[in-house]
Amino acid sequence: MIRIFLTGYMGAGKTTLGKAFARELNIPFIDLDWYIEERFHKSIRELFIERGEASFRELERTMLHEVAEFENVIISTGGGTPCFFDNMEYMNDNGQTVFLDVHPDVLFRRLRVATQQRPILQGKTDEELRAFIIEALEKRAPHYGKARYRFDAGQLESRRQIADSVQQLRSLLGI
Ligand SMILES: Nc1ncnc2c1ncn2[C@@H]1O[C@H](COP(=O)(O)OP(=O)(O)O)[C@@H](O)[C@H]1O
Ligand SMILES: O=C(O)C1=C[C@@H](OP(=O)(O)O)[C@@H](O)[C@H](O)C1
Ligand SMILES: [Mg+2]
Repeated sequence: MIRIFLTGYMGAGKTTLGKAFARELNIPFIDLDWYIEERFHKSIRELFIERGEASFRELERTMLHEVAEFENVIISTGGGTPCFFDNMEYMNDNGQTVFLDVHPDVLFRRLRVATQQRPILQGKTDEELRAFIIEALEKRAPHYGKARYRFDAGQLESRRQIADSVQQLRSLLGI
């Protein structure tokens, strides 16, 4: 039975790689953010605004437990998922966990064009965004570091690169 949790910072490629990986293995793909959005009929941004982050994290934890019941599935988590409660231990106990490790410069390049959808990044200047990413990665590193596997997802900028990364991920996990 395959149950893989992809973790890593915003822009690391959890959604992109998760989707392509699931297609390659011909098994369902679940993006935890999308799952939450469908379940609550609201965007992550709206949920953050309406409930505040603390309440969003409670909800995210409950939804993580719900999706972890599925079998033969690739699950992309949100960037913050591993960093709250015992979520990382929970994922390690219930599946294989991969940390998508990407250099802060690459994350900055990817995220500066996508701050609108990500409530935590909204309204930041380039310099603020760069500093924010570096600081957040330092804080989150101990959590991401608990994943069983580490994968360099720095090259996802073309379909070719995504396809190559899928093959590398496959051999890393031995599937
Ligand atoms: N269809 C695509 N073609 C090329 N590059 C893409 C495509 N989709 C995503 N990417 C790249 O992958 C990056 C990671 O995005 P995403 O998968 O949403 O990360 P995460 O889910 O970890 O926040 C994007 O910012 C972009 O650089
Ligand atoms: O890093 C974070 O705290 C968050 C990452 C987002 O997911 P992505 O990493 O898929 O963008 C989303 O869950 C929410 O905006 C919070
Ligand atoms: Mg995502």
